[in-house]
Amino acid sequence: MASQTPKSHSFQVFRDVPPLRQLRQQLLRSDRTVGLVPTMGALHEGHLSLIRQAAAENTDVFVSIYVNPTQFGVNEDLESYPRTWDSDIEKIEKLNAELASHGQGNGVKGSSTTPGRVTAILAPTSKVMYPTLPPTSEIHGYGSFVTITPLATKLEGASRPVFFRGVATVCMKLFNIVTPDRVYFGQKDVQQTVIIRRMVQDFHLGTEVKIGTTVREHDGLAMSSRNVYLGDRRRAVGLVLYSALKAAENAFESGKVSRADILGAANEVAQKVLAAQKALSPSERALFEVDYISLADPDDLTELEVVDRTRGAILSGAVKMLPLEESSPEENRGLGDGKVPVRLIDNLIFKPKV
Ligand SMILES: Nc1ncnc2c1ncn2[C@@H]1O[C@H](COP(=O)(O)OP(=O)(O)OP(=O)(O)O)[C@@H](O)[C@H]1O
Ligand SMILES: CC(C)(CO)[C@@H](O)C(=O)[O-]
Ligand code: BAL
Repeated sequence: MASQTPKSHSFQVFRDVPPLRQLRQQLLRSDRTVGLVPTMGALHEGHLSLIRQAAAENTDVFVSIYVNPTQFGVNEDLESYPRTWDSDIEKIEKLNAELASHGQGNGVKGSSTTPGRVTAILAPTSKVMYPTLPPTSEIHGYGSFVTITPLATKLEGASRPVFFRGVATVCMKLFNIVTPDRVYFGQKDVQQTVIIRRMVQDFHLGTEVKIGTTVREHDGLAMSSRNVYLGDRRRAVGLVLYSALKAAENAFESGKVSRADILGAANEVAQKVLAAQKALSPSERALFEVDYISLADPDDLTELEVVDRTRGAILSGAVKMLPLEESSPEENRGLGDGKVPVRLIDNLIFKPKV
């Protein structure tokens, strides 16, 4: 079955591989280009900006929506991960209308209307994605996996040991299924972009990796599907990560290049905000733990003592917003009533200067 959505939709929804491959072959024969945007759904402006970029550079955009079990650790939030199929479909439909109104919409490569639109959503079952052994999150579990070491063990990988094995594996599967001309990933998940680039290079995958800038809320918080768990109090305090990274960026821009100076500026902000929260009562405060703030090489993610301005650096961090200690039902506590810990990640890139 090629499509499970009503005819009125402007794209097809694929649950299985063979019909999608058929479409892909047709597109290849008619000289069209495919940009793939892999997602786990719960779409927000960050995802939509990637789709817009893909539509500007390809005749056809394929969006995958699949909450991939193997990238969640055994005690992580696979079950409660937000799943918002109806509104995801609505957003993509609206975006296609927007692309059409801007004069885009599936032009053929080389014509003046090259920019395209979303023509396919891939929303496979786990049986399709993991056809033989069931997907496992166990470190020593059986299965066919792609591992990219040591990149996958650093930063996010240190706290989430199976995360990048799961990401690389599912992306390899998606790339093999779709054979996209280009793949689109967000800078918000910067380590993921480094790992995907490495995987594409090391496995000679014939696709171009494109990175979209991080889309932020009005105050700078990076958009993320998991932000719905924050609620007002943790949402406000959660800005600490971005503020800390900005302080470090300011230090770099004012001429500092040493790790101590750059990360010192970030840590000072984080400590100040934490001290201010600790001084409040449990019904007023939102506590957090800084997992890491890193200053690393853009290609291999090794920690830097000094930034070489000709190579640049990746400044990244992760903060765990702890569950609210005390709260009232009148307060907006977010999905999960403020009881779910929320991991926030963010980063800023120090671009190489020539
Ligand atoms: N704020 C953002 N700006 C740009 N791209 C983003 C943003 N948030 C997510 N993306 C990108 O969208 C793609 C799909 O991400 P995903 O579906 O996991 O959403 P997410 O918001 O990152 O969710 P999560 O809360 O799990 O981190 C990834 O390439 C990711 O980097
Ligand atoms: C790339 C991805 C869709 C793989 O499941 C996921 O890690 C994500 O959404 O960033
Ligand atoms: N965007 C990253 C997906 C995850 O945290 O599992």
